[in-house]
Amino acid sequence: MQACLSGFAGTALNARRPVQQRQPRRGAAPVRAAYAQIGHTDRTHESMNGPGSAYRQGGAGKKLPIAYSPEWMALREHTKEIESLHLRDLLMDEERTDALIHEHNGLYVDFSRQNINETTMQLLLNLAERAKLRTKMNAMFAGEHINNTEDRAVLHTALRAPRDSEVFVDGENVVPDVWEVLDKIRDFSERVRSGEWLGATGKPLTDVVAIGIGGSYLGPLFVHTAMQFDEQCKDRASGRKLRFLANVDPVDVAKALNGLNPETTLVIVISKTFTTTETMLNARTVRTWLTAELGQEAVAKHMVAVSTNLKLVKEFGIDPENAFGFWDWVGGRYSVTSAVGILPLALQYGFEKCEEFLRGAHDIDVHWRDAPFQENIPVLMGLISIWNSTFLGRSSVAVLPYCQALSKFPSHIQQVAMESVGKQVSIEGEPLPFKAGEIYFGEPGTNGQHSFYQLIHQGRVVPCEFIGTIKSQQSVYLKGELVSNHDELMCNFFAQADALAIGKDSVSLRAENVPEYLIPHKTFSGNRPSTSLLLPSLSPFRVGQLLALYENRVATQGFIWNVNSFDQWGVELGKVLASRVRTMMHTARTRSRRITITDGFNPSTRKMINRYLDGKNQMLYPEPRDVFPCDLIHSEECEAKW
Ligand SMILES: O=P(O)(O)OC[C@H]1O[C@H](O)[C@H](O)[C@@H](O)[C@@H]1O
Repeated sequence: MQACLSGFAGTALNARRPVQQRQPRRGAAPVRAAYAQIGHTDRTHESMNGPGSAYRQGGAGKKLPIAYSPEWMALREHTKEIESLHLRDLLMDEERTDALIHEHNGLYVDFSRQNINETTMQLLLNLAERAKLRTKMNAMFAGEHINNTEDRAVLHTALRAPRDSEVFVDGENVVPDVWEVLDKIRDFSERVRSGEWLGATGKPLTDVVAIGIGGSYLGPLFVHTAMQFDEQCKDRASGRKLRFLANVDPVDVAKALNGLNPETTLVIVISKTFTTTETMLNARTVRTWLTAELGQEAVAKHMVAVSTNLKLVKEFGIDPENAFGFWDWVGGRYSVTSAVGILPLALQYGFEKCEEFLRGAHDIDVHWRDAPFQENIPVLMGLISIWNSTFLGRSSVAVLPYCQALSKFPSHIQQVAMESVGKQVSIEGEPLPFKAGEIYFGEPGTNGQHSFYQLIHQGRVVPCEFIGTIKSQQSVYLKGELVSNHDELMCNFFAQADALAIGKDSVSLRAENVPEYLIPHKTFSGNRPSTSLLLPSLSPFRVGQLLALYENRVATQGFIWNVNSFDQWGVELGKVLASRVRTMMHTARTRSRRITITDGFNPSTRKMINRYLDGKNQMLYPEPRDVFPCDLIHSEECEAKW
């Protein structure tokens, strides 16, 4: 590892970098008048006053939203020009295409099918300048508490920093702590994989159940799914199973444990806070599954934890020696490169494969931190997303990997993006005068083509992100037989992007003798934007690159929209209300068989809960049958009684 990473020596992730040279602000002048009309002056040269303070108006310290800046106005004005151009024509310009293709260390990204031209890019770069993007990135890498509502630094990038680098949080270099945990993971995973660490009955632990939800689940699941058919990973995982348990639905427990033997199973409880209801309930259920068979002492050999809350880990009954820590400067959705992801992945594939993954993520972190914005792929992706959503009003993004191994990538990125920048106020708490965030969804191609692509071709305009690889993880021939065809898959990757961009008009349809009444139905307007990302392969290194590319792109957007991308207050209210229902439900189950809610909820909720309770009561107490807890984990005994 040391040798492999030595090339990065001295690239300390939060080393102070010179602030990038200001870009010429073409396009600002024509909008100064408009800016003056709304009563603001251009304060380009005002210095930054802490993270999030893009600039201030007057001496009173009132912050002026970026939406009132000349750069923003110039972009709004520019939408008219872009709306008059069709991608069908823009794509004929080879010089434009060349300018919109970017490469970094094997990663090839083509933005030429976006509704943009040279002016758009320049105006977006001006906006980045106005938003003090470079200053905000530097503040992040410097360990400043840019997550202001939780008073925390944001340094998931330190999780993949080389051993010999320095990253400071509150005056302390955290890289040795990061590597201490990584070394502990290496040691533990090697002991488990080699059979040195045995279960309570002396058997090797070949299977792992990782319990966690949200950021403690989606990232590890995406990376596991991406790695599992990589040839080297597949060899290293031979004879081993890795399962995930997230949902509190008893079916998910049954599915995760199905066919597993407690004697050969290691359980990892993954929770940053160690308080998440679903995770803690599932952890208790699985602990019961283990101890019912192996006795209470088995917990010491069969259960480990990943958390920032070692006190609660101990209270749960897991020896803190068997806990793998991380830090409050790692957000849940940014935690896959901490022990959250690295522990289960190292157990399944060996630690070296995880190091490759970390190196890929670090490679993009350095590119994001250092590359000039006009060549900086995460920055460009972020800027184009802002252009599409905030200026052109396209509120969704479809992530479309032409790669089955990336089937869980859209769900992971959905959390990274929507939980980060789906905000209503600025970092200072002021209402945003525009909509931030986009609706992310996606499926692997070609499956999606047979499902929702109808809408993206002829319905709403949804900017798409196509992801493909040059080399498939699976060889075409399996024991001499042709099993499938990567070329066929990738033909669709190329074709779909063009079908969206170019479309098909009535002239071509008539030339094909399409009956007149069908022409409106068969017309494709085209001019629908997409970005194409081509990776050489899907090795762990490339998976790491892809992860960091999207993480840093989302951070870029948050910095420009001036929101706090690292808190998630929007998930709290539902939890509080669920807790009220839980209390009532508990009373219903413990005190009274036929409880009916009469107050405490609105009529709609009351009626629906009562309907649920009535139905449940009939199932739970179906006189004259015995009472039995059908809500508990599925068991044969339970089924027999029913
Ligand atoms: O890791 P945990 O503390 O269990 O949190 C799990 C998840 O739950 C929360 O509700 C947040 O929305 C997620 O950002 C977080 O990743």
